[in-house]
Amino acid sequence: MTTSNAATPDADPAVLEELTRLRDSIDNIDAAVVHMLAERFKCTQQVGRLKAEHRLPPADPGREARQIARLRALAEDAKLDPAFAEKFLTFIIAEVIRHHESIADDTAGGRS
Ligand SMILES: O=C(O)C(=O)C[C@]1(C(=O)O)C=C[C@@H](O)C=C1
Repeated sequence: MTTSNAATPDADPAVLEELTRLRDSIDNIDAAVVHMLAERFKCTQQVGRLKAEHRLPPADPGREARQIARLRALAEDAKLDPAFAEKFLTFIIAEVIRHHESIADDTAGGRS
């Protein structure tokens, strides 16, 4: 699929071509991010079930601290704002913990 330039009809055609090329790359990257996040959530759902079955707490703050330190270092190497990388990971982990809690509730409900 090629991105349209409906909002910029009067721009130089060469500029529009460059904009389209960049937007096509952005669309590919966004698709990759969605697929990678879907794979990550498949893993964390398994972790959530394992934790619930063995009555382990949904959150592990020590693990999170290590992940954040690692991601911040990777971001710096990649010239990405480390504060943004931390915010992004924290946002994802908060959602994972919500899923873990819900799995734990469902699992506890099924126990005699
Ligand atoms: O590694 C775990 O224990 C997880 O539950 C996964 C995960 C994560 O999404 O990376 C989520 C919650 C924990 O606090 C730490 C990490």
